[in-house]
Amino acid sequence: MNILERIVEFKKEEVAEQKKKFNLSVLREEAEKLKVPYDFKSAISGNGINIIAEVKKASPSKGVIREDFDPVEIAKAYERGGAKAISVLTDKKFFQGSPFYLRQVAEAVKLPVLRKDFIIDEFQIYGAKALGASTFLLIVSILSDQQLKDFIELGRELGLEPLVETHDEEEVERALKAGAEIVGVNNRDLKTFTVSLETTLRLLPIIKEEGKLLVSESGIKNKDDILRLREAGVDAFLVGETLMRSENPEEVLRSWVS
Ligand SMILES: O=C(O)c1ccccc1NCC(=O)[C@H](O)[C@H](O)COP(=O)(O)O
Repeated sequence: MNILERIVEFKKEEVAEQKKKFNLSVLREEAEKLKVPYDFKSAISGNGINIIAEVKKASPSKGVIREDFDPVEIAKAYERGGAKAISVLTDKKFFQGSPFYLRQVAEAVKLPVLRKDFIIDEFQIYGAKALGASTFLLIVSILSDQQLKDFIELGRELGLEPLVETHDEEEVERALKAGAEIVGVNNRDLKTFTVSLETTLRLLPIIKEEGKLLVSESGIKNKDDILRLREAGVDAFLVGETLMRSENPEEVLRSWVS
């Protein structure tokens, strides 16, 4: 089993356990009542350098990335530095994240917050809204065509436009067919951990031809990477590790967006 398959297997058990603890109808009612905090799509549509900065304590490929970890302080530094949105890992087992970090961050910043998790059930989408998220991630490779379509539609009914993540031509076609408006290209192969920014550049024409927003995800190290991708037509950049390892993420972000 590769890492992605292991994560999904564990996620199925985790969601089944959560469903025993929390009533889906109550969660749905709560989620439907809440106002969407911020519009993610417009936040990342501007002409400048649109960074989605990620709060990421650890990862399966790198282990612990940052020991002194305060999600709220990190998110506030990102906001001061000029991030347009914040991504918060809510997976506990593989990323040392938490749904509580999402709630805390959403209360602390005036930016859209993305729920970064391995979403396989509508329960997690209602949960995202109830926790204060303005959007959530859908990973094409772990969902069927029907799930993809249903989850995008459910997000829209709740006022959340999802970021739909792809890694190759076939996944881009599936994302577009399912109706995705914001297409992410993950430069990291989640089965092997190989990272290449060329993945974004290769898939870009298919996504831009359809007039969709394109987010380049993973492996972005510096301003040169960003400018190269921006010049090619990328709309926004999802950056985790580089910012989490930085002593001063606020300054790094400021230098990127200026
Ligand atoms: O980051 C990993 O090791 C990883 C492993 C398995 C599944 C997903 C994984 N990462 C999720 C992400 O897509 C990244 O957190 C995100 O794009 C930021 O990437 P980076 O800037 O390289 O930290």
